[in-house]
Amino acid sequence: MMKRQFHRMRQQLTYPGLAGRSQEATELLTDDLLQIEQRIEPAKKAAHNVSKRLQACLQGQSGSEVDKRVKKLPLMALSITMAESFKELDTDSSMGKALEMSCFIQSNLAKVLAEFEIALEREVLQPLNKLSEEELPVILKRKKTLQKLISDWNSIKSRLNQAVKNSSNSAGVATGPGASSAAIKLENLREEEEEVKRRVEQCKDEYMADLYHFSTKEDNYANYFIKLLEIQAQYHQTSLASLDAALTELRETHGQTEPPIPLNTAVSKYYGEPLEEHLRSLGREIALPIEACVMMLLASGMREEGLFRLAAGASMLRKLKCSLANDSSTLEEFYSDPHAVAGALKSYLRELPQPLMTFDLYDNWLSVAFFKEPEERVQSLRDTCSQLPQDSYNNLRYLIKFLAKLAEHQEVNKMSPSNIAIVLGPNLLWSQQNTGDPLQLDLASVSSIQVVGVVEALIQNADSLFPGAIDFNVSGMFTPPEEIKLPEAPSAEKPSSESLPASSTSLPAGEVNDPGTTPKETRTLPEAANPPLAAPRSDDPAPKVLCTGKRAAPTRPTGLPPQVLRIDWGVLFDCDGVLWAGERAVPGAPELLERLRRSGKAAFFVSNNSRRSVAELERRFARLGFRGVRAEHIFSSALCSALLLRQRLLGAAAGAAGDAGPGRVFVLGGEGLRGELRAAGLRLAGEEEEEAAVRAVLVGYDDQFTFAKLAQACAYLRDPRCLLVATDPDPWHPLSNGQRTPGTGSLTAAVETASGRKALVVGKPNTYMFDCIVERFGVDPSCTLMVGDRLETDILFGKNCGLATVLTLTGVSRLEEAQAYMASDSPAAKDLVPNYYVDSIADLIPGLDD
Ligand code: PXP
Repeated sequence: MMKRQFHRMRQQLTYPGLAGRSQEATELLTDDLLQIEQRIEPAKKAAHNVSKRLQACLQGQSGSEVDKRVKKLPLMALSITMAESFKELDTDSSMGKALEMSCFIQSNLAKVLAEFEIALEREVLQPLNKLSEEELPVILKRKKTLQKLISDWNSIKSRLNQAVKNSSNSAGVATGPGASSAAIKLENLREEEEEVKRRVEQCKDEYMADLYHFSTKEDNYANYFIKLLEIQAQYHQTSLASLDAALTELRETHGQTEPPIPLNTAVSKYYGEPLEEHLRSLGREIALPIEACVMMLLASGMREEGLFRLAAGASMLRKLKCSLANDSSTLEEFYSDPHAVAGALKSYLRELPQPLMTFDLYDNWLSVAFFKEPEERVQSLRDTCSQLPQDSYNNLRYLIKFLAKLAEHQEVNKMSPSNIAIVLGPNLLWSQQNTGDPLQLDLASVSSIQVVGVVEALIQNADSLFPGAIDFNVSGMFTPPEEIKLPEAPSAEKPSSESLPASSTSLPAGEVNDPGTTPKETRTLPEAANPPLAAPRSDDPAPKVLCTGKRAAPTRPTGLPPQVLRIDWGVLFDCDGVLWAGERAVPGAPELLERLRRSGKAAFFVSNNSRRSVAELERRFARLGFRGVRAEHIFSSALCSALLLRQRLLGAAAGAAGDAGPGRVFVLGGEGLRGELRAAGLRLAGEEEEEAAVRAVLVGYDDQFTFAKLAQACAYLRDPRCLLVATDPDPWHPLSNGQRTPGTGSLTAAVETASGRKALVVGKPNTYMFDCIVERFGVDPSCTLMVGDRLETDILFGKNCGLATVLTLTGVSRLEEAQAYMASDSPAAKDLVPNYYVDSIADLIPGLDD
């Protein structure tokens, strides 16, 4: 339609028939284009004004990176002040604990806010600016040029008219040179008029094209404002999710009633003692609580989420502090409570009469913040380190090297250098004069931000500031007990090429244990309150006999003993989060499948994902590097739903009492699911001319779910003979950016609520998929392993099918969730506890070695 107008107008201009009279630019435009023209100026104004106002809403420094931005946000200052404040409270104070948690959350919220503002800038502000400052001004400028050209044209036309009139008046009268010069002048004027007219035409074309483009892009421009709302909604959702999680955690720990601390419990004598005195009296180089806690954390805490952030139980903490002072051989029980250990270390640092980084050097440390260039900052840190008293230097070096190591696991423990610095910084450096004067407190909180920056920089530059390897096992007093198999051996790091500083002690040959090569096949479980429960499968005396019936209920997850895979005949794998994450295979997963195949073991794949047909899944396996995976071993919820519906609608018993009988299926789902149903011989609603009655509503993953579809499904379900089936119960799925996207379970809930019916759920944790596998392959549950990443679906499915279960930590569920189920009194919760867990399924490979 716009195009037609455009051509009409071109014609109008090319053959205007208006040569004799003067014109306005507006006369050359159709009504529609005039209407569009009138929108340009207000659109420019709107884009300009809104972007200015929006800019004013931003709290962060425009244009900078997330980290830089976060630091400048008021929320971050709040977080730091909270950190500074809880440091003043003693470790048993519940106010202190709540402040500590809040401090961390505020910094999280600051990060979410910074990311939100960056997204706003990129997706709304920049496009709006471009619109108001570049795109629309070009159109307005063209309009002006056109107006100017038209006015030139009008004036030349009137000069031409005059000249024509003069020449016709004098026609036949004048002869000779005067007459010919008038004729030449007239000719020149005609040419000039032609030329201006040509330019008007050209400019007009361009202007109309501008208007035309504007009108076609107006929807895009409108989208900037919609995008703004979407980004805002996402920001609030993310912030709310982070707050909800924190509040749940906080309420749990806050509400926990600690057993009363006996009044006569001795307080650790090393706490609160000056560092030098403590070292001298014990003849130590590294403070006993520091070495003990670091050794324990290296043994069992490096992968603990929120280490140093989450508060420890007060009584456990108190007990540990006393044990540290009295008898280090009684520390065994604390290996399973890394938060208590981290708390004891923090508390030691906090209770030192002067900070480890010393009062004297307070200003020197803070001056680091003034250097903008990274090298200058590192040099300033190095200079300040070199001025530390030897004892402080040794202990700070030891601690920072450990914290840098902890940050290496930030993907798992979520403690980046910045997060560690927020929670530990105020325990490492504070100013001497803190009188409680409000002005001073304000200054203190500003400098606390700088303290966090300094500690973060120390951790980030640990290798360059403290070159060389370090032996954390300085005194040999805190080697972990035999039963605690170390995922991270607390001994020497790999020696670097640089020489060791004088203060470090090297291990005797043979004791050097490189954590990077330590096998991770056995894992200890940090379980605070639970006594060891039933023995893991590795203790079963005669493994082969296991293949005869159901297994004992899993009662605690443990690391996977290698022999498990040797005795099992086959493995069922969940797919997303286990074999792959997004478009990437989990490292080692293709190799594991290859090794299973070579060992003659069966592998089946059970996925709740109903988006893809089995054929598509087979191609996906190949694309992600899994060789030799065949379609018949893949049991997706799409395939199994098709099998179930075929049985119900087309099977021999179809139409028998209670069953739906032949008819069509109304599908909420995509092409992958629909294809699977068609392949099973089912007829789908809306796909045929002659429509049979709808006998089943199938709810799958439908990213085009609408109110209309919901209403339609309910209309079919009014007929009690119409089945309601759901492919899977998954409530949501994690996205790579940390967000969640709704799963089929959420859509099913809507249909169930609206129709008042209850769906028959095909996917995990229900056993139907396993029944399909058993029917085709005759699998014996007692010698089959189920590996999954989601406790509520995969692990419960394994349990329901009588399989041993392995939780892998590359997907949805975390170990703490398994622990929480384990600690619960509810028998139903116990079914969600896996028998074993592994960091990744690559850890299953060693079990197949021979
Ligand atoms: N359903 C959908 C739509 C999914 O995207 C996913 C995986 O993210 C799942 C279900 C769960 O699949 P699986 O059982 O393989 O983990």
